[in-house]
Order: sequence, then structure tokens, then C-alpha cells
Amino acid sequence: TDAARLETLVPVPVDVTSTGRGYTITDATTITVEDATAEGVAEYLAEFLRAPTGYDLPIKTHQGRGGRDTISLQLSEPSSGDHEQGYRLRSNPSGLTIRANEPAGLFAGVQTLRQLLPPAIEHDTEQSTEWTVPGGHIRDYPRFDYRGAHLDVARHFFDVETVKQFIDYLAQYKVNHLHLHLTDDQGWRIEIDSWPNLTDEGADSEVGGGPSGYYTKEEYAELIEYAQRRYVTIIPEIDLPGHTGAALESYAELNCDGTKREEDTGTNVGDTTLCIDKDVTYEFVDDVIREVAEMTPGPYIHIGGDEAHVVSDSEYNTFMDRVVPIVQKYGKRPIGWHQILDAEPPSETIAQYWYTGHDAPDVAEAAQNGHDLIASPASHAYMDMKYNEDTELGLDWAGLTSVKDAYDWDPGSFLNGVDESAIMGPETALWSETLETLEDIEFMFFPHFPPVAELGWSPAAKTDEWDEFEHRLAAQASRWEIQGVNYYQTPQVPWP
Ligand SMILES: CC1=[NH+][C@H]2[C@@H](O1)O[C@H](CO)[C@@H](O)[C@@H]2O
Repeated sequence: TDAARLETLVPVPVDVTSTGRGYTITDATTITVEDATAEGVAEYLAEFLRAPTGYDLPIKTHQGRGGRDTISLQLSEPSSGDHEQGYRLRSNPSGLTIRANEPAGLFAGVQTLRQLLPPAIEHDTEQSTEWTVPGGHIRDYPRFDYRGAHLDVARHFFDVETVKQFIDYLAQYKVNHLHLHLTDDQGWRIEIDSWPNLTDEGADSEVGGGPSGYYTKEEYAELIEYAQRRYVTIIPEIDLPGHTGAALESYAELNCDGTKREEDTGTNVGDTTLCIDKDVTYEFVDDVIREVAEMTPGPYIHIGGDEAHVVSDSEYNTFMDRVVPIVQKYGKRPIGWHQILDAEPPSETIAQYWYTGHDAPDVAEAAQNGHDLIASPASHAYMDMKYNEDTELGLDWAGLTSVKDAYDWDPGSFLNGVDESAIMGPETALWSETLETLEDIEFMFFPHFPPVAELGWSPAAKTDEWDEFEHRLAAQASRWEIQGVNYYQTPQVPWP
């Protein structure tokens, strides 16, 4: 029934009230916006609805508050207690209203509207369906401002179209940050004008040695624009000083022994590093960070810092002492995997926690001293962990991660001794040693990912019942079928 769709939303909203008869979108429906800054959302909504409904759905601006037969997108001053990424959605027989303080909130409301419509709305060809939105009102806002998803495009390269589809999946579940792991031992995937060999030579291979590639600056800008239109901030990661094999293969001088490293098509970790004692290393890092900062409108640059196993602690600290300030010099806020804390970087440096345990005293101490954290424990948020021993794709170094495991944790309290206020939010990680295609990405990401997306958005009190959640997750499958998502039908979920 239409009203049932109010009960199967993922992420679950803060407050949902069913009020009986709702609104049916017809060819008489118009979309109205009063505020020019909401026009982007109106266009996104219109494009989304026009294909499956076949209706014109004209967008009318400055028509005042919507009258009959309108989907009205309204921006209003924050009223007390409202959250800047929140929205309110109302559906009754005369029309629909989504109201928010910011366009990002309207966009979140549009994703909820998408799930209140019949699954047939996911078709990109005209369907003869009654497009009814159940009667009700929803008040909603995110628990965490930061809801992230990481994608490793270095071990295997994924083209612009694939990354755009990945961004669409993030938007569908209200995730608002995409962390692109652009560089590693097997490939350098972003064009740097001042060091052209990084992509001339460092991007011509990948794990297994297959065909590969990189993003030109134009393609990177295309991804930025596509993400911005979906209120997703892109965070580029240049992993340093370890995981630098592709750079070391491209430029002899970056190696301590002055000879180029062999091309790496394997999956070992921890056996590479830039040469800590050479000045050219810091010229290189400065050039790279400068160019990446220039092409990245978002506030963050991730500099990795994980698994620098072939340098000493003091070398690592020397490196980070020189490199973290470079990120700041170019106006960005540094993020690193949580090992970066060993170098005691400036307190604005964000640490991304990725180990499996609840106890990390150094991380807890850093959080108490003002560092913000991103929660990516490999035992719950690593989407490349196998679902079970039968899963062909993925890895299992952190153990098997069932879909229930991806839901049964709390980003705000996962780390002992860390107050929720230090947690920016959860971020999934999808490493691509074993993933080569969009279908491979989809298989590990669905249904692993929506549970973590819910933990990032929904109230803690509503996300601790797997037995309740599994029914809402199951109801998503009718949409994924139409979208053509290659999802894993885990026996853990009562699929329709
Ligand atoms: C931060 C981090 N460093 C390692 C670790 O996570 O595991 C990943 C595979 O799960 C691997 O690809 C990555 O290089």
C-alpha cells in the first residue's frame, strides 16, 4: 500500500506521521520554487520524475507558496531546533511541500520523496503507474553532519561514468562526502601538470596488470560538478609517505636509491615510501598538494599516512611535520588514517579510524585533545570485507562482515574513551584489490552500504534494532531490481 512506504524509508527519518490520503502526481502537477538557490534541486527533481511519469512537470519560480497540484520546494529561515541539513516534508491531497533551511536539506527531502513514490519511479522509461505519495508529514535531519564513503580507484581504475553512478548511490541514501583514494602502489589516478610522468607512466597499470587509466583535470572537474549537484563533497586522498609505488615507478629521484621502482601489479602493502631525507620529496609533495588543492573546492585533503612500514617513527614524524603544514598552506584541512596522530599533527587534523577494535588509547587521547575523528572500523565499515566465506570478491583480513555486522555498531560510541562530539560521522571504505567493474562495486556495496548510511543519518535510538531494520532494507530491493543494481541477496534479509 502507499502508506506502507512511510514505514520502509532508509535512512529512517527522525519523525514520521501518517495522515491518510496523500498526493498523486499527475500531468497537471507543477514544481514551484521561490528561492533561486533551490532551482538546482527543482531541476534535479524534475529530471528524475519526468522520465518514468512522462509528465512535463514545469518548474515555476517566484510563484509564491505552492497552490493546488504543486510540489513546492521552500527555503525558510532556520526555526528553533531545526538543523541546517534537515527538511520537513508534507503530503496531502492538494500537493506536496518540502521545506528546509538550506538547498542540501531540500535535496535530502527529495531523496525521501523518491522512496515515498512507488518503486516504478526508478524506471527511466514511461510507466503507467499511479504516482501517489502517501499522506503524511515528516520532520527529519541528520545525526552526523559528515556521512562519507571512500572508493579506491588506484588498485583498479574506475572511469568517470562508474564514479558518477557511485555518487548517485551515495545521494540515494543521503551520504554527503566521497573520499577518492587516488594514489597507491599500483596506480596514480590524477593528472598533475608539474609532474606529468605520474600519469604518463604511473597510471598505465593496476592490480593484475589490466587496462587502466587516470582522471584528467577536466574529468576530475566533471566529477566535482556532478557531486556538487548532489550535495556530495569530494575529498581527494594522496596517500603519503607509504603507498607511493606508482610515484616511485614514475620518478627515479623520489627513490632514496635514485632508481625507479618496478611497476606493481600485486596487492602487497607497506613496502614503499617516499625518501624522507631528500628535499625533492617535499618539492614533489608541495607541487602535488598545490595542484590538488586548486582543483578541489571542498575543504579537505586526505594525505593517507597508513602503513608506512619501511620508515622509522622519527622519519614518519619528520615527514608529517613538514607535510601537514603544506595542506594547511594551501587552505585545506588535513585528514589522515589514524596513524597520522603518531606524529602529533596540529589539532585541526582529522583522524580516520580504521582498525577493528574498540580500544585505541592514543586515538582517544587525541580526540580528548581536540582532534575530530571519522569512524571507519574495518570490522563494520569496510565494504570490501567478504559477507561470508562463500563471497568470491573482497578480502577478509578484518574478518567477515555480514550485512548485520555493518548495522550492528554505533559510530558515536564505537571507540572507548571517545565522546560522540569528537566523531564527525561514519565513512564506509571500499578497497578495490579484487573489484574491477561497476557490478563488482555494487555486489560489495549493496546491501553492505545502506546500513552504514542509516547509522550516519538516523537517530541513534532508531538504529539499534536489526529485526526492525531488515524489513526496511528488504523493501529497498524492489528499487535496486529496477535500477539494475547487482546486489548480494544475503540470506540474512527477508527479501520480498
Ligand atoms: C587504511 C588501510 N590501508 C590498507 C587497509 O586499510 O586495508 C585495505 C584493504 O581492506 C588496503 O587496501 C589498504 O591499503
